[in-house]
Amino acid sequence: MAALIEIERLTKRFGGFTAVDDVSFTVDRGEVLGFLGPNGAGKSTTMRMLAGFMPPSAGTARICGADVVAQPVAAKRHLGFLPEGAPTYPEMTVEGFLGFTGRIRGFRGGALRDRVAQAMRLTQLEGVRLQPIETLSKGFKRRVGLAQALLHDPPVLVLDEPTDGLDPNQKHEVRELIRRMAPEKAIVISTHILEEVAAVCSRAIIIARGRVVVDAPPSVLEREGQSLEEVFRSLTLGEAAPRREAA
Ligand SMILES: Nc1ncnc2c1ncn2[C@@H]1O[C@H](COP(=O)(O)OP(=O)(O)OP(=O)(O)O)[C@@H](O)[C@H]1O
Repeated sequence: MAALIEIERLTKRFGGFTAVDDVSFTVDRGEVLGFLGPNGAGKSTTMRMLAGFMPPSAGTARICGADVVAQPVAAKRHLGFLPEGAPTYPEMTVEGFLGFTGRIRGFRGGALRDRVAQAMRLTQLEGVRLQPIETLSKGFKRRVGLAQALLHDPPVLVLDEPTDGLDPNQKHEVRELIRRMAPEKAIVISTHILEEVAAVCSRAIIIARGRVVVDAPPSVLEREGQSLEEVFRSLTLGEAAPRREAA
């Protein structure tokens, strides 16, 4: 069976600048792919193209077999996307916004109420359900974004820095949630936190200047005698980082 996420030769140019350059990878059910790279490497641009929010200049992305450009509705049905930043509609309450999202996803009546309640429970938002989103702290806003991505229980999750702005307890909760969901889904997360990759990801891709420079399980990278941080630095700074002494 085809992988749930298939990216082939994806490229994005902004004028004469190539932000994402010929990127290809697949993600199977059960995999959590950590998408790493320095600021400006092209992670968010790749994720936006994968989520159908930005048209590629070349190449294709498919979610559960549906091309995100040619079959956008079919692709989005199978996708939960957490973009960078906070959810829109800041004047809506948490519950109102999730209800709105659920109706767009086609849920009504009891099914809609159950979905909203379940999404709030998973992201621990019940205590602020009647609060307007604009009055929430950064971490709570982030969790509202995560709740809307999970609401329809999609097989594919694309999460752009899901733990950004969360306190250590919430970071832990969100990582646990990702781990629990992992067997049933294909998940891509971008992060700047290298320990997060070791903690939740079965595979890591490092991207630098728009190109994939590593695609391997974090354990394999570390087994070669280098910490993930050393691998990251040596590949993205363009010079060798000092090797760790073998144990
Ligand atoms: N709409 C746009 N127009 C022009 N350039 C853009 C646009 N969006 C992104 N870029 C550029 O593309 C490059 C990749 O940006 P992107 O946001 O994908 O990086 P990133 O890896 O997600 O970075 P960060 O870790 O800082 O979030 C950057 O140089 C950025 O300035």
